[in-house]
Amino acid sequence: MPGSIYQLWNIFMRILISGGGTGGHIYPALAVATYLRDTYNAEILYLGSDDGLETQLVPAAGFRMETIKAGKLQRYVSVKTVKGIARVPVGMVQALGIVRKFRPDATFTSGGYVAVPAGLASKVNGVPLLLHQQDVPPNLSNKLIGPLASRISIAFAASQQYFPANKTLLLGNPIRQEILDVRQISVQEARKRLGLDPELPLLLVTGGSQGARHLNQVVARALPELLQFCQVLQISGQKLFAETQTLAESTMAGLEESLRQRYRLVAYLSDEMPLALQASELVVCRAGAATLSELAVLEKPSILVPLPPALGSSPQELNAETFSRAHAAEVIRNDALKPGLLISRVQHDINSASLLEMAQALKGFARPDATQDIAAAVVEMAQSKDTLAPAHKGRKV
Ligand SMILES: CC(=O)N[C@H]1[C@@H](OP(=O)(O)OP(=O)(O)OC[C@H]2O[C@@H](n3ccc(=O)[nH]c3=O)[C@H](O)[C@@H]2O)O[C@H](CO)[C@@H](O)[C@@H]1O
Repeated sequence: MPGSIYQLWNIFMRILISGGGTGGHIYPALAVATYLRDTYNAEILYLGSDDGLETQLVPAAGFRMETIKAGKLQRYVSVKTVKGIARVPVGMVQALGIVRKFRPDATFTSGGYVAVPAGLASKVNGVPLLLHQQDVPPNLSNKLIGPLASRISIAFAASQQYFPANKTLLLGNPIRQEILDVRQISVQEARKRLGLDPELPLLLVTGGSQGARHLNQVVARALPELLQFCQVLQISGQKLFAETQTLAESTMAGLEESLRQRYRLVAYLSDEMPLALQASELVVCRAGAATLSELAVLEKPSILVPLPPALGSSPQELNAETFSRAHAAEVIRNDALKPGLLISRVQHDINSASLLEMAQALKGFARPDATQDIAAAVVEMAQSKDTLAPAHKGRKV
Protein backbone atom coordinates (compact mmCIF):
# COMPACT_ATOMS: atom_id res chain seq x y z
CA MET A 1 0.00 0.00 0.00
CA PRO A 2 1.55 3.28 -1.03
CA GLY A 3 1.05 5.33 2.16
CA SER A 4 2.78 8.65 2.81
CA ILE A 5 5.87 7.17 4.47
CA TYR A 6 6.18 4.71 1.63
CA GLN A 7 5.90 7.50 -0.87
CA LEU A 8 8.67 9.39 0.84
CA TRP A 9 10.83 6.28 0.67
CA ASN A 10 9.79 5.70 -2.88
CA ILE A 11 11.16 9.04 -3.99
CA PHE A 12 14.42 7.18 -3.89
CA MET A 13 13.17 4.08 -5.68
CA ARG A 14 14.60 3.65 -9.15
CA ILE A 15 13.21 1.10 -11.58
CA LEU A 16 14.71 0.08 -14.90
CA ILE A 17 12.15 -0.98 -17.50
CA SER A 18 12.99 -2.75 -20.73
CA GLY A 19 11.10 -4.38 -23.57
CA GLY A 20 11.18 -3.79 -27.29
CA GLY A 21 10.46 -4.79 -30.84
CA THR A 22 6.69 -4.93 -31.36
CA GLY A 23 3.97 -2.95 -29.63
CA GLY A 24 3.03 -6.27 -28.03
CA HIS A 25 6.17 -6.01 -25.88
CA ILE A 26 6.33 -2.24 -25.36
CA TYR A 27 2.75 -1.43 -24.31
CA PRO A 28 2.74 -3.75 -21.26
CA ALA A 29 6.11 -2.33 -20.17
CA LEU A 30 4.73 1.21 -20.48
CA ALA A 31 1.61 0.28 -18.51
CA VAL A 32 3.73 -1.01 -15.62
CA ALA A 33 6.11 1.97 -15.85
CA THR A 34 3.21 4.42 -15.72
CA TYR A 35 1.70 2.73 -12.69
CA LEU A 36 5.05 2.66 -10.87
CA ARG A 37 5.59 6.34 -11.56
CA ASP A 38 2.08 7.56 -10.77
CA THR A 39 1.28 5.36 -7.78
CA TYR A 40 4.66 4.70 -6.20
CA ASN A 41 6.45 7.84 -7.30
CA ALA A 42 9.27 5.69 -8.68
CA GLU A 43 11.96 7.11 -10.92
CA ILE A 44 11.81 5.24 -14.22
CA LEU A 45 14.47 4.70 -16.84
CA TYR A 46 13.49 2.83 -19.99
CA LEU A 47 16.22 0.83 -21.69
CA GLY A 48 15.39 0.27 -25.36
CA SER A 49 17.00 -0.67 -28.63
CA ASP A 50 18.23 2.25 -30.77
CA ASP A 51 16.33 0.98 -33.81
CA GLY A 52 13.08 -0.24 -32.25
CA LEU A 53 9.51 1.08 -32.11
CA GLU A 54 10.20 1.97 -28.47
CA THR A 55 12.24 5.00 -29.61
CA GLN A 56 8.90 6.56 -30.65
CA LEU A 57 6.50 5.15 -28.06
CA VAL A 58 8.56 5.64 -24.89
CA PRO A 59 9.34 9.38 -25.20
CA ALA A 60 5.72 9.94 -26.31
CA ALA A 61 4.62 8.36 -23.02
CA GLY A 62 6.83 10.83 -21.15
CA PHE A 63 9.59 8.52 -19.94
CA ARG A 64 13.35 9.03 -19.92
CA MET A 65 15.02 6.58 -22.23
CA GLU A 66 18.51 5.28 -22.93
CA THR A 67 19.11 3.23 -26.04
CA ILE A 68 21.64 0.52 -26.84
CA LYS A 69 22.58 -1.55 -29.85
CA ALA A 70 20.65 -4.76 -29.32
CA GLY A 71 21.21 -7.67 -31.69
CA LYS A 72 18.06 -9.16 -33.19
CA LEU A 73 17.69 -12.74 -32.01
CA GLN A 74 16.83 -14.97 -34.95
CA ARG A 75 16.64 -18.72 -35.12
CA TYR A 76 17.85 -18.78 -38.72
CA VAL A 77 21.05 -17.51 -40.31
CA SER A 78 21.01 -14.48 -42.61
CA VAL A 79 22.99 -11.27 -43.16
CA LYS A 80 20.75 -9.71 -40.50
CA THR A 81 21.71 -12.47 -38.06
CA VAL A 82 25.41 -11.74 -38.52
CA LYS A 83 24.86 -7.99 -38.14
CA GLY A 84 22.69 -8.69 -35.11
CA ILE A 85 25.36 -10.84 -33.47
CA ALA A 86 27.94 -8.10 -34.05
CA ARG A 87 25.74 -5.66 -32.11
CA VAL A 88 25.37 -7.97 -29.10
CA PRO A 89 28.73 -7.28 -27.32
CA VAL A 90 28.43 -3.55 -27.99
CA GLY A 91 24.90 -3.51 -26.57
CA MET A 92 26.00 -5.53 -23.57
CA VAL A 93 28.76 -3.06 -22.69
CA GLN A 94 26.33 -0.16 -23.15
CA ALA A 95 23.71 -1.85 -20.94
CA LEU A 96 26.28 -2.51 -18.22
CA GLY A 97 27.27 1.17 -18.23
CA ILE A 98 23.65 2.34 -18.05
CA VAL A 99 22.73 0.00 -15.20
CA ARG A 100 25.86 0.98 -13.23
CA LYS A 101 25.10 4.66 -13.61
CA PHE A 102 21.34 4.47 -12.89
CA ARG A 103 21.72 1.96 -10.03
CA PRO A 104 18.14 0.64 -10.18
CA ASP A 105 16.52 -1.04 -7.18
CA ALA A 106 14.79 -3.49 -9.52
CA THR A 107 14.41 -4.21 -13.23
CA PHE A 108 11.26 -5.17 -15.13
CA THR A 109 11.46 -6.65 -18.63
CA SER A 110 8.66 -7.63 -20.99
CA GLY A 111 10.44 -9.46 -23.77
CA GLY A 112 12.03 -8.47 -27.07
CA TYR A 113 15.72 -8.84 -27.79
CA VAL A 114 16.70 -5.67 -25.90
CA ALA A 115 15.52 -7.37 -22.70
CA VAL A 116 18.48 -9.76 -22.86
CA PRO A 117 21.30 -7.22 -22.26
CA ALA A 118 19.02 -5.36 -19.82
CA GLY A 119 18.49 -8.54 -17.82
CA LEU A 120 22.12 -9.63 -17.98
CA ALA A 121 23.44 -6.22 -16.94
CA SER A 122 21.01 -6.16 -14.03
CA LYS A 123 22.11 -9.59 -12.87
CA VAL A 124 25.81 -8.66 -13.09
CA ASN A 125 25.08 -5.58 -10.95
CA GLY A 126 23.05 -7.53 -8.37
CA VAL A 127 19.77 -5.86 -9.33
CA PRO A 128 16.71 -8.13 -8.89
CA LEU A 129 14.89 -8.82 -12.15
CA LEU A 130 11.19 -9.42 -12.74
CA LEU A 131 10.59 -10.88 -16.14
CA HIS A 132 7.13 -10.85 -17.72
CA GLN A 133 5.92 -13.64 -20.01
CA GLN A 134 2.93 -12.59 -22.12
CA ASP A 135 2.26 -15.55 -24.39
CA VAL A 136 1.76 -19.11 -23.23
CA PRO A 137 5.15 -20.40 -24.49
CA PRO A 138 8.26 -18.36 -23.64
CA ASN A 139 9.87 -16.32 -26.38
CA LEU A 140 13.57 -16.67 -27.11
CA SER A 141 14.70 -13.69 -25.03
CA ASN A 142 12.77 -14.89 -21.98
CA LYS A 143 14.20 -18.38 -22.41
CA LEU A 144 17.69 -16.87 -22.34
CA ILE A 145 17.30 -14.63 -19.30
CA GLY A 146 14.67 -16.67 -17.42
CA PRO A 147 17.33 -18.36 -15.27
CA LEU A 148 18.61 -14.93 -14.18
CA ALA A 149 15.22 -13.63 -13.05
CA SER A 150 14.29 -13.33 -9.39
CA ARG A 151 10.62 -13.47 -10.30
CA ILE A 152 8.68 -14.36 -13.42
CA SER A 153 5.18 -13.04 -13.92
CA ILE A 154 3.06 -15.08 -16.29
CA ALA A 155 -0.19 -14.11 -17.96
CA PHE A 156 -1.69 -17.57 -18.32
CA ALA A 157 -1.47 -20.54 -15.96
CA ALA A 158 -0.44 -22.74 -18.90
CA SER A 159 2.98 -20.97 -18.91
CA GLN A 160 3.82 -22.41 -15.51
CA GLN A 161 5.24 -25.57 -17.06
CA TYR A 162 8.13 -23.57 -18.59
CA PHE A 163 9.40 -21.90 -15.40
CA PRO A 164 10.40 -22.94 -11.87
CA ALA A 165 7.33 -22.83 -9.61
CA ASN A 166 9.15 -21.15 -6.71
CA LYS A 167 9.67 -17.90 -8.61
CA THR A 168 6.60 -17.76 -10.83
CA LEU A 169 3.58 -15.55 -10.22
CA LEU A 170 0.33 -15.75 -12.18
CA LEU A 171 -0.55 -12.07 -12.55
CA GLY A 172 -1.96 -11.63 -16.08
CA ASN A 173 -1.08 -9.20 -18.86
CA PRO A 174 -1.23 -5.46 -18.23
CA ILE A 175 -4.36 -4.06 -19.86
CA ARG A 176 -4.86 -0.40 -20.68
CA GLN A 177 -7.23 1.49 -18.42
CA GLU A 178 -9.59 2.42 -21.27
CA ILE A 179 -10.33 -1.28 -21.86
CA LEU A 180 -11.14 -1.76 -18.16
CA ASP A 181 -13.31 1.37 -18.10
CA VAL A 182 -15.38 0.39 -21.13
CA ARG A 183 -16.95 -2.41 -19.07
CA GLN A 184 -19.18 0.29 -17.54
CA ILE A 185 -20.84 0.85 -20.91
CA SER A 186 -23.55 -1.49 -22.22
CA VAL A 187 -23.05 -3.33 -25.51
CA GLN A 188 -25.89 -1.33 -27.10
CA GLU A 189 -24.48 1.98 -25.89
CA ALA A 190 -21.04 1.07 -27.27
CA ARG A 191 -22.60 0.36 -30.68
CA LYS A 192 -24.46 3.67 -30.58
CA ARG A 193 -21.28 5.59 -29.78
CA LEU A 194 -19.63 3.99 -32.80
CA GLY A 195 -22.55 4.97 -35.01
CA LEU A 196 -23.63 1.34 -35.43
CA ASP A 197 -27.08 -0.25 -35.16
CA PRO A 198 -27.50 -0.84 -31.40
CA GLU A 199 -29.67 -3.94 -31.83
CA LEU A 200 -27.95 -5.90 -34.60
CA PRO A 201 -25.18 -8.34 -33.47
CA LEU A 202 -21.71 -6.99 -34.28
CA LEU A 203 -18.92 -9.17 -35.63
CA LEU A 204 -15.54 -7.53 -34.98
CA VAL A 205 -12.63 -8.65 -37.13
CA THR A 206 -9.06 -7.82 -36.08
CA GLY A 207 -5.70 -9.26 -37.08
CA GLY A 208 -3.73 -7.74 -34.18
CA SER A 209 -1.64 -4.62 -34.38
CA GLN A 210 -0.50 -5.25 -37.96
CA GLY A 211 -3.57 -6.89 -39.49
CA ALA A 212 -3.77 -10.31 -41.14
CA ARG A 213 -4.12 -10.61 -44.90
CA HIS A 214 -5.69 -14.07 -45.06
CA LEU A 215 -8.23 -13.17 -42.38
CA ASN A 216 -9.09 -9.94 -44.21
CA GLN A 217 -9.61 -11.69 -47.52
CA VAL A 218 -11.77 -14.50 -46.19
CA VAL A 219 -13.99 -12.05 -44.29
CA ALA A 220 -14.29 -9.77 -47.32
CA ARG A 221 -15.43 -12.75 -49.44
CA ALA A 222 -17.92 -13.85 -46.78
CA LEU A 223 -19.58 -10.42 -46.50
CA PRO A 224 -22.66 -11.01 -48.73
CA GLU A 225 -23.79 -13.84 -46.41
CA LEU A 226 -22.51 -12.42 -43.09
CA LEU A 227 -24.33 -9.12 -43.60
CA GLN A 228 -27.67 -10.94 -43.87
CA PHE A 229 -27.63 -11.63 -40.12
CA CYS A 230 -25.07 -9.32 -38.48
CA GLN A 231 -23.09 -6.11 -38.90
CA VAL A 232 -19.34 -6.32 -39.46
CA LEU A 233 -16.60 -3.97 -38.26
CA GLN A 234 -13.36 -5.03 -39.91
CA ILE A 235 -9.97 -3.67 -38.86
CA SER A 236 -7.64 -4.45 -41.75
CA GLY A 237 -4.29 -3.15 -40.47
CA GLN A 238 -2.71 -0.02 -42.00
CA LYS A 239 -0.85 -1.69 -44.85
CA LEU A 240 -3.71 -3.98 -45.85
CA PHE A 241 -6.48 -1.38 -45.99
CA ALA A 242 -6.54 -0.60 -49.73
CA GLU A 243 -6.52 -4.20 -50.93
CA THR A 244 -9.19 -5.22 -48.39
CA GLN A 245 -11.38 -2.30 -49.43
CA THR A 246 -11.10 -3.22 -53.12
CA LEU A 247 -12.02 -6.83 -52.44
CA ALA A 248 -14.91 -5.96 -50.09
CA GLU A 249 -16.37 -3.52 -52.62
CA SER A 250 -16.30 -6.10 -55.36
CA THR A 251 -17.91 -8.86 -53.27
CA MET A 252 -20.63 -6.49 -52.04
CA ALA A 253 -21.32 -5.10 -55.53
CA GLY A 254 -24.71 -6.81 -55.95
CA LEU A 255 -25.93 -6.12 -52.39
CA GLU A 256 -28.71 -3.70 -51.62
CA GLU A 257 -27.70 -0.49 -49.88
CA SER A 258 -29.29 -1.38 -46.52
CA LEU A 259 -27.03 -4.45 -46.25
CA ARG A 260 -23.93 -2.59 -47.44
CA GLN A 261 -24.55 -0.11 -44.63
CA ARG A 262 -23.95 -2.92 -42.17
CA TYR A 263 -20.26 -3.10 -43.08
CA ARG A 264 -17.54 -0.80 -41.85
CA LEU A 265 -13.86 -1.11 -42.77
CA VAL A 266 -11.12 0.77 -40.91
CA ALA A 267 -7.33 0.57 -41.15
CA TYR A 268 -6.69 0.82 -37.40
CA LEU A 269 -8.57 1.93 -34.31
CA SER A 270 -6.75 3.83 -31.58
CA ASP A 271 -9.07 5.46 -29.07
CA GLU A 272 -12.11 3.57 -30.35
CA MET A 273 -10.65 0.07 -29.94
CA PRO A 274 -12.08 -0.44 -26.42
CA LEU A 275 -15.55 0.59 -27.65
CA ALA A 276 -15.28 -1.72 -30.66
CA LEU A 277 -14.45 -4.68 -28.43
CA GLN A 278 -17.26 -3.87 -26.02
CA ALA A 279 -19.76 -3.40 -28.88
CA SER A 280 -19.08 -6.84 -30.32
CA GLU A 281 -21.12 -10.02 -30.00
CA LEU A 282 -18.32 -12.15 -31.42
CA VAL A 283 -14.73 -11.39 -32.43
CA VAL A 284 -12.78 -13.05 -35.22
CA CYS A 285 -9.09 -12.46 -34.62
CA ARG A 286 -5.50 -13.71 -34.38
CA ALA A 287 -4.40 -15.07 -31.01
CA GLY A 288 -1.89 -12.46 -29.80
CA ALA A 289 -1.44 -12.36 -26.02
CA ALA A 290 -2.69 -8.80 -25.52
CA THR A 291 -5.80 -9.39 -27.60
CA LEU A 292 -6.63 -12.57 -25.65
CA SER A 293 -6.18 -10.83 -22.31
CA GLU A 294 -8.51 -8.04 -23.44
CA LEU A 295 -11.14 -10.52 -24.65
CA ALA A 296 -10.96 -12.27 -21.29
CA VAL A 297 -11.47 -9.11 -19.25
CA LEU A 298 -14.39 -8.03 -21.44
CA GLU A 299 -15.76 -11.62 -21.62
CA LYS A 300 -15.97 -11.46 -25.41
CA PRO A 301 -16.36 -14.78 -27.23
CA SER A 302 -14.14 -15.29 -30.24
CA ILE A 303 -13.17 -17.42 -33.17
CA LEU A 304 -9.37 -17.45 -33.10
CA VAL A 305 -7.31 -17.90 -36.25
CA PRO A 306 -3.78 -18.17 -34.81
CA LEU A 307 -0.81 -17.04 -36.84
CA PRO A 308 0.82 -20.29 -37.99
CA PRO A 309 4.42 -20.96 -36.89
CA ALA A 310 5.55 -21.36 -40.51
CA LEU A 311 5.36 -17.57 -40.92
CA GLY A 312 7.88 -17.00 -38.13
CA SER A 313 8.13 -18.33 -34.65
CA SER A 314 4.56 -17.78 -33.53
CA PRO A 315 3.38 -18.66 -30.05
CA GLN A 316 -0.19 -18.01 -31.11
CA GLU A 317 -1.21 -21.62 -31.77
CA LEU A 318 -0.45 -22.52 -28.17
CA ASN A 319 -2.25 -19.40 -26.91
CA ALA A 320 -5.31 -20.34 -28.96
CA GLU A 321 -5.19 -23.97 -27.87
CA THR A 322 -5.14 -22.90 -24.22
CA PHE A 323 -8.32 -20.86 -24.70
CA SER A 324 -10.14 -23.43 -26.79
CA ARG A 325 -9.33 -26.29 -24.39
CA ALA A 326 -11.11 -24.28 -21.68
CA HIS A 327 -14.03 -23.55 -24.07
CA ALA A 328 -13.21 -19.85 -23.79
CA ALA A 329 -12.83 -19.49 -27.57
CA GLU A 330 -13.18 -21.46 -30.78
CA VAL A 331 -10.27 -22.02 -33.14
CA ILE A 332 -10.05 -22.29 -36.91
CA ARG A 333 -6.60 -23.07 -38.24
CA ASN A 334 -5.28 -20.49 -40.68
CA ASP A 335 -5.14 -22.95 -43.59
CA ALA A 336 -8.67 -24.23 -42.87
CA LEU A 337 -10.22 -20.76 -42.83
CA LYS A 338 -12.51 -20.43 -45.86
CA PRO A 339 -15.55 -18.15 -46.37
CA GLY A 340 -18.05 -21.06 -46.16
CA LEU A 341 -16.65 -22.35 -42.86
CA LEU A 342 -16.48 -18.86 -41.36
CA ILE A 343 -20.07 -18.06 -42.32
CA SER A 344 -21.45 -21.29 -40.85
CA ARG A 345 -19.46 -20.95 -37.61
CA VAL A 346 -20.43 -17.30 -37.09
CA GLN A 347 -24.08 -18.00 -37.89
CA HIS A 348 -24.14 -20.97 -35.54
CA ASP A 349 -22.41 -19.10 -32.69
CA ILE A 350 -24.48 -15.94 -32.90
CA ASN A 351 -27.67 -17.95 -32.54
CA SER A 352 -26.55 -20.47 -29.94
CA ALA A 353 -25.68 -20.87 -26.29
CA SER A 354 -21.99 -21.26 -27.19
CA LEU A 355 -21.52 -17.49 -26.86
CA LEU A 356 -22.67 -17.64 -23.25
CA GLU A 357 -20.53 -20.68 -22.57
CA MET A 358 -17.42 -18.93 -23.93
CA ALA A 359 -18.18 -15.73 -21.98
CA GLN A 360 -18.48 -17.78 -18.82
CA ALA A 361 -15.21 -19.65 -19.43
CA LEU A 362 -13.36 -16.39 -20.19
CA LYS A 363 -13.81 -15.31 -16.57
CA GLY A 364 -11.14 -17.87 -15.67
CA PHE A 365 -8.57 -15.98 -17.79
CA ALA A 366 -9.52 -12.43 -16.77
CA ARG A 367 -6.91 -10.58 -14.73
CA PRO A 368 -8.04 -6.94 -14.64
CA ASP A 369 -5.55 -6.07 -11.87
CA ALA A 370 -2.49 -7.29 -13.76
CA THR A 371 -0.80 -3.87 -14.07
CA GLN A 372 -1.06 -3.01 -10.39
CA ASP A 373 -0.19 -6.55 -9.29
CA ILE A 374 2.94 -6.62 -11.44
CA ALA A 375 3.92 -3.13 -10.25
CA ALA A 376 3.43 -4.24 -6.63
CA ALA A 377 5.65 -7.28 -7.22
CA VAL A 378 8.37 -5.04 -8.70
CA VAL A 379 8.14 -2.69 -5.71
CA GLU A 380 8.36 -5.55 -3.27
CA MET A 381 11.49 -6.81 -4.98
CA ALA A 382 12.96 -3.32 -5.03
CA GLN A 383 12.28 -2.77 -1.35
CA SER A 384 13.53 -6.10 -0.10
CA LYS A 385 16.40 -6.35 -2.55
CA ASP A 386 15.94 -10.00 -1.79
CA THR A 387 16.16 -11.78 -5.10
CA LEU A 388 13.64 -14.38 -3.93
CA ALA A 389 11.41 -12.37 -1.64
CA PRO A 390 8.02 -13.85 -0.78
CA ALA A 391 5.30 -13.09 -3.31
CA HIS A 392 3.31 -9.99 -2.38
CA LYS A 393 0.01 -11.70 -2.88
CA GLY A 394 1.06 -15.27 -2.34
CA ARG A 395 -0.34 -16.00 -5.79
CA LYS A 396 2.46 -18.27 -6.80
CA VAL A 397 1.20 -21.06 -9.02
C1 LIG B 1 2.77 -11.11 -35.52
C2 LIG B 1 3.31 -11.10 -34.13
O1 LIG B 1 4.50 -11.11 -33.89
N1 LIG B 1 2.37 -11.10 -33.16
C3 LIG B 1 2.75 -11.06 -31.75
C4 LIG B 1 2.50 -9.66 -31.24
O2 LIG B 1 1.15 -9.41 -31.56
P1 LIG B 1 0.51 -7.99 -31.68
O3 LIG B 1 1.54 -6.92 -31.57
O4 LIG B 1 -0.41 -8.03 -32.84
O5 LIG B 1 -0.27 -7.98 -30.30
P2 LIG B 1 -1.65 -8.54 -29.81
O6 LIG B 1 -2.50 -9.20 -30.81
O7 LIG B 1 -1.33 -9.31 -28.60
O8 LIG B 1 -2.32 -7.16 -29.39
C5 LIG B 1 -2.73 -6.20 -30.31
C6 LIG B 1 -3.00 -4.95 -29.53
O9 LIG B 1 -3.30 -3.91 -30.42
C7 LIG B 1 -4.55 -3.34 -30.07
N2 LIG B 1 -5.19 -2.88 -31.31
C8 LIG B 1 -5.31 -3.72 -32.37
C9 LIG B 1 -5.93 -3.28 -33.52
C10 LIG B 1 -6.42 -1.96 -33.57
O10 LIG B 1 -6.96 -1.47 -34.55
N3 LIG B 1 -6.27 -1.17 -32.47
C11 LIG B 1 -5.67 -1.60 -31.34
O11 LIG B 1 -5.59 -0.84 -30.37
C12 LIG B 1 -5.33 -4.43 -29.37
O12 LIG B 1 -6.35 -3.89 -28.56
C13 LIG B 1 -4.20 -5.10 -28.59
O13 LIG B 1 -3.94 -4.38 -27.41
O14 LIG B 1 2.74 -9.58 -29.83
C14 LIG B 1 1.95 -10.47 -29.04
C15 LIG B 1 2.31 -10.26 -27.56
O15 LIG B 1 3.64 -10.57 -27.33
C16 LIG B 1 2.15 -11.92 -29.48
O16 LIG B 1 1.26 -12.73 -28.78
C17 LIG B 1 1.89 -12.05 -30.96
O17 LIG B 1 2.15 -13.38 -31.40
